[in-house]
Amino acid sequence: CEKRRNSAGSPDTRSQSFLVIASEVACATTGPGSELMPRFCGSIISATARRCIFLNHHRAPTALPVALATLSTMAETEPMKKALISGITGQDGSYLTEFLLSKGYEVHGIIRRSSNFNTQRLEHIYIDPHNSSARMKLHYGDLTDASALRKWVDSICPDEVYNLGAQSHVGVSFENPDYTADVVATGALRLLEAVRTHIETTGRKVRYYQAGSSEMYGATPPPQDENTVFHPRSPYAVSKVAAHWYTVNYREAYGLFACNGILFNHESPRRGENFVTRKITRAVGRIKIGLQKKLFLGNLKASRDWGFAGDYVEAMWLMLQQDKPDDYVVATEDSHTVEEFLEEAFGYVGLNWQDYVEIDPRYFRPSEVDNLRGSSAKIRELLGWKPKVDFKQLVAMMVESDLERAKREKVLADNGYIASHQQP
Ligand SMILES: Nc1nc2c(ncn2[C@@H]2O[C@H](COP(=O)(O)OP(=O)(O)O[C@H]3O[C@H](CO)[C@@H](O)[C@H](O)[C@@H]3O)[C@@H](O)[C@H]2O)c(=O)[nH]1
Repeated sequence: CEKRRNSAGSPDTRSQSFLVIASEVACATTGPGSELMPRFCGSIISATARRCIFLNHHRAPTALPVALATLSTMAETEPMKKALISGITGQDGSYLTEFLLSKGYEVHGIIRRSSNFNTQRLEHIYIDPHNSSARMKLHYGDLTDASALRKWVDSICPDEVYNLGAQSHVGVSFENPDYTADVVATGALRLLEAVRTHIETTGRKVRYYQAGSSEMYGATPPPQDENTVFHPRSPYAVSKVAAHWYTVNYREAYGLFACNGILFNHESPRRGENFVTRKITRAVGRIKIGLQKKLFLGNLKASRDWGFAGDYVEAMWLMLQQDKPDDYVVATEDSHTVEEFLEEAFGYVGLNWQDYVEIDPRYFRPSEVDNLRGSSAKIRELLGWKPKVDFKQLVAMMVESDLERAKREKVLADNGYIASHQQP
């Protein structure tokens, strides 16, 4: 793993200077022209390094102590970190990727094979892998496929693994319970096992983040914190509880650096369109522009602690930067009903939601989670995290983005490229 890491980044200035200094050491140690020199560097050099060696070849080997000292300092400095993300194509995966790239990471993502492209949320950061500056790399795999997970962990050699992959729709989990359990619960176990066996065979250090959910609290009344009893109310939530405890168990049994982030609802313009917030803001945009007349919803009385996904991915990363692994609730500590969300979103564009919303019992769940509001004192105090976007700002951000999108749709519809009821 370390060999691959060192030889990987030829365009990276740090790698280049590392190689320059390595060649200087080689030169000083073996003397210019010595046949030992290429062998000394042979295992780590690229064409760039050979050029460096050629240049250094002609220098007198006077700088050995300096070069050696610099080399050992560089070896002590952290190399570019690698993260592996399951669920990279989702809302959180795309924000986390942006965040980690901005921190200088190389980001690897596991994507599921699909007959349609499912990488829309990553398009703006995608760089063709043929380009050596690409730091985001995608690999086909699936949380239901243990051998693929093992293969990617073993070949990528990540420093941090973020398990964000899921069948994440609570309502759908009642209709697809086996699949949900397989991906959400056993999927987490498979990834933990892949990480554990990798650590066992290589002796490397790998940190693991498990995406937990406030759905685990289910019927337990708010405020909910790290000590609140779980009472899950759907196959999805039960599976998340299993994943939570698998993570705790791997921490206790094997000493794995594994953290659970118990995230309350977090939304954004990239939220999937069948979650209630995005379903509402999409409809607000389309109704305002004249592309839609009605919005069908289920239970409007449910209350959620809604934050901004962009804020929450920082919390995930922070958990893995600590000295000790632990579990943290991530929440705004402010909750609103679906009805209040409707009021805010329709009100933002000067419309009255009652004129457009109809109740469709199809969207009621067999057992509902009525009230979620987190207490995030632990992460605020210990890790210094706090949300930057509040409820009103979140709704405004989502409505504005969906208004723009609806305007573009209108152009397509008006020019006959799509039917007005169709969503591109
Ligand atoms: N999806 C949806 N929900 C509706 C609708 N009408 C009312 N709701 C209600 O709106 C609430 C929120 O539903 P979702 O947006 O689907 O989110 P969720 O069930 O709270 O789950 C989300 O948050 C969890 C964190 O607490 C996540 O773990 C989960 O994956 C998902 O992102 C629920 O009480 C749901 O019954 C509708 O038409 N569609």
